[in-house]
This record gives sequence, C-alpha cells and structure tokens, in this order.
Amino acid sequence: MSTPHIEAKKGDIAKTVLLPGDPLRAKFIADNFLEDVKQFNAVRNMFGYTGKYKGKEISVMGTGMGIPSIGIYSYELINEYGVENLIRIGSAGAYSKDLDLYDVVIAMGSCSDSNFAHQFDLEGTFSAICDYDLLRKAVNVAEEKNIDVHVGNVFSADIFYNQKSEEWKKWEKMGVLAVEMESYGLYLTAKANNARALTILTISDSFHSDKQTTPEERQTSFTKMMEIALELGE
Ligand SMILES: Nc1nc(Cl)c2ncn([C@@H]3O[C@H](CO)[C@@H](O)[C@H]3O)c2n1
Repeated sequence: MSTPHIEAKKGDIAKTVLLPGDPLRAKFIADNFLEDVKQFNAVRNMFGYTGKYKGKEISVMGTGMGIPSIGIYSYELINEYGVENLIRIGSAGAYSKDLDLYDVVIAMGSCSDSNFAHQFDLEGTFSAICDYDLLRKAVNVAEEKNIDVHVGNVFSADIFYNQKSEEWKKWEKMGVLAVEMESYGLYLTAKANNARALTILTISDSFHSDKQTTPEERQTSFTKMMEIALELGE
C-alpha cells in the first residue's frame, strides 16, 4: 500500500511518531538514537524511519515546513497507517523575554493566522490544544531528566517574513511564548481524526536579541527535546 506522499507498507510505522520539520533531523535521530532502524519513506526526500528506543518501537519522519505540509503527513499517518501519537519536535522563535536560545517550550495550545480550521465549518473559534496525557508524560520526563520546560501557548504562523514587523508584540502581550509554523495544523488534524498530538520546541531565535543558532546546530543539537519525545513511545 502507499499514499500520495508516503511509500510505506502497512505495519512499517509505529503507533508513536516523532515529527521534526527537517527530514535531515529525522535521519539524525534515527542514526543517533534508534536501533534496528528501517527507512520507510523517501518520497520527496521526506525521510521516515522506524526503529527501537530502549526496546520500544518508535518512528520518526520529517513533515516539512508549514501547516499545509504537516497537515498532509499527519492526516496520512493517522488514517492510512494507524498512528496514534504524533509528537512534533521543532524549532521556534521566542516571543517571551523569559526565553533564551536552546530553551525547551511545550505547546499546550496553538494560536494561528491560518485558515486551516475553515474545513470544519464551525460557528466560532476552535481552541487547538495538545493531548493532556502526552503533555503530562512529557513534563514528568523533563522533570526526571532535570530539563527545564516552559509550557504554554504558541503562535503557529503562516508567514515567516511577516511584513507587519511589529505584529508579534500583540501575541507576546497575550502571553504567547513562541512562534513556529506547524503545531496548529497538527493539533487540528489529530483532534479531527481521533489521535493524540503534542509539540515540543527548542528556541532557535529570539525577538528580543540578535542571537541566532546556525542551521547545522538546528539540525543536530536540540537533543533535549529529542530525549523527552523519545521517552513517549508506548
Ligand atoms: N515563523 C517562524 N519564525 C521563527 Cl523566528 C522561527 N524559528 C523557527 N521556526 C520554525 O522553523 C521553520 C522556519 O525556519 C518553520 O518550520 C518553523 O516551525 C520559525 N518560524
């Protein structure tokens, strides 16, 4: 079997899947953390792998950047391959001045300027939230590993280079911790298709300083969020 975007056979993908935006980060995780690794996807170079972490089966696959892209992959993983737990691990920009580079943020909720929710034709605004059990497990794992985590709202943007350069300050005033570009699409797709989802982010940029991480660091470091997410396999 296959889908328009994933060439895996039924049974190739574990019930829990880590979802970095960058397929090369998926390869990094497979190469450095998993055993008995099998690659299940290379369509459009959106690499996907299944292996074992501490004896438990888990998969990792890139999603690409943006809500449309993660909307495609999360929908097919849930509905064609029976994936139950979808855990995005990615980078984000800090809106909150309390966040430093490499801090870990867990997105309890996700705001957006996306139209992705229009498909559900709701008379009102749907609150995109993570799965509570996954959130609770992730916070417990972080405490056990002495990893500080910031849990709260994020902004899932459709635009990276926003011409309204001061727009982010309005979201900061509402207590939004950070900005990324996928969690909103993941949370809506998971809720609408009876799956569980969580987003764990590492701060790679800040709106309060010019400090930046390099693309190479973004691809290979950020291991704290990986270590938390890998423990969430069932
Ligand atoms: N809008 C936006 N802004 C900032 Cl400051 C970001 N820092 C990291 N990302 C994430 O990294 C990619 C963009 O570089 C996206 O997948 C997004 O999720 C960011 N996305």
